[in-house]
Order: sequence, then structure tokens, then C-alpha cells
Amino acid sequence: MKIRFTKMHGQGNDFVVIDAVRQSVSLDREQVRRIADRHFGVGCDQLLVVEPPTTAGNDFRYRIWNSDGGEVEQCGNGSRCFVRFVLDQGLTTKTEIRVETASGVIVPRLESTGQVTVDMGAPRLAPAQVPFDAAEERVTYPLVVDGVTLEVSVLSMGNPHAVQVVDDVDRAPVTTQGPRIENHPAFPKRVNAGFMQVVSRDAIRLRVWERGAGETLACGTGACAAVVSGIRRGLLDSRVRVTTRGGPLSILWPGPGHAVMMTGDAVRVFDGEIEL
Ligand SMILES: N[C@H](CCC[C@H](N)C(=O)O)C(=O)O
Repeated sequence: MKIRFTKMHGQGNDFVVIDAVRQSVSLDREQVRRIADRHFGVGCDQLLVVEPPTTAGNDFRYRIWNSDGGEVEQCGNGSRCFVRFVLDQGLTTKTEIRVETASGVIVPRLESTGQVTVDMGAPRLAPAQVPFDAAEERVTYPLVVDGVTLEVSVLSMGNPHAVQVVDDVDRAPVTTQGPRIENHPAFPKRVNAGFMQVVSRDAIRLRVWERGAGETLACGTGACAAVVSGIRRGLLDSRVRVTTRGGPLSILWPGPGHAVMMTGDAVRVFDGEIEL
């Protein structure tokens, strides 16, 4: 099976994007892992597949797989690349599109600046919506990891996030503690682990150990989750510049019941074809 793809990234979080509107694509877990493999395949953090919508009124459906082969509910940086992709490929002429994902409809919009703003929907704060094993909803929760009690915010942006505040992200134990949090038994579907350094009330630095992908250079839903948790902790105002290792993201959250708005780049790197 030959598959045409486009390699893209959003702040260094990189993707293989496949048009399944005009080509027939059916991938199993091993084929996804092969495409994502940085030695035996193309290499990416996530694989994104563009499909026709399943519901009238929506423009596309968008499916997301982590490099470990697991299909997931949402990808913030990927949603920005999605807009750039469908416009570049001539799949639409709309600059604001309604996209079905496994966790609901999101609305990315191409700005005149070339950046993309995405309405990521409202954060889900109830533990059962994450899912997370906790008796009640709290701003932060104690989480014991290797005998150390962490104070984490836990929420869903369609996908699960556990965010802690650290003094210096460059010295945070992202690659050692991250996988321990990702696989903690309190998260039945595992979790993305965020490490947030508060620089000021409108600026943070962020590193994320992603579920199913490891540390990425940026995580869009992770940036949304970090800002929501910082606002709920009383540490941040509603508009925050998030500095990731791959570049900046702008996040706006007016507060409970409102959607989180994310703005950032979407870059096409090259087109290719892979034989599976
Ligand atoms: N690893 C995530 C999916 C990709 C999210 C990230 N790349 C983003 O930009 O939001 C998860 O398993 O929920």
C-alpha cells in the first residue's frame, strides 16, 4: 500500500498528516508505529488522518495516533497543522473549519498572520471526565510518585493532563518522573504530564512528557491545561504566553464555562510517499 503524506510541525511537535478523503487509508497499530518510527519510518510524535465528516454541518473528521500506535482524543498542535494541510491540499477554501475529533468538535481558524487560532472547547474539570481516580473535584490533588507526594492539577482538554508547578523547567525531572506520572494507576487511560514554571502572571515556561510519545518540543493541549491550572491556582491572568522548547504559544481562557483559545504556528516541512 503506497500512502502519500505531508510532514508538518507545530512549535516542533511533529506530525505525519495523511489525506484519507482522496486516498483509501486503513492502518493497524503496527503500521502507525512503523510510520512514526524515526529510524524505520518517516518519524513523528503523532500521526494525523483527515477524513470526511460523519455529521452534516461539520467539514472534516480528524483522527490522531501517538507514536506508540494508540489512538487518542485530541491534539492541539495537530489541529493547527490540520488547517494548513486541508487548505494547502485544496480540500477546502474555508479558513475557519468545524472538525470532528474523538472528544468533540473543535474550530480552528487561519489568521491573516498565517498563524492558526483554535477554539479547543471548555476544559473538563470533573475527575470522571479525565478520567482520574479521585473522590471529588479539587484545584489540585496529592499524587504519590516514587514515595514523593506531588501537588498536581488534573483536567481534560479532551485528553487527560496532570500539571505540576516547578521552579525551573530546565531542571525538572521530566524524563524520569514524566513516565511514572503517565503510567500512574490513578489514571485509567494514562495521562500527559506537564511541568510548568510560572514566570509572571502572563507568562509560563512549559515542558510536557506526553502520553504515548514521550517528551515533545511542544504540546498544545498541554499548554491549554497548564494555563487553566495556573489560572485556577490564582497564579495566572486569562491571556498567557507559553514558552515551550519548540517555540511560543498564546493561550486565552476567560474562565469556567468558556472555551480555551490557542494560537500558534503550523508549518509544512515536506511531502512524501511511504510504502507499507
Ligand atoms: N500525547 C497526547 C496526544 C497529542 C497531544 C499534543 N501533541 C498536543 O499538541 O496537544 C495524548 O496522548 O493525549
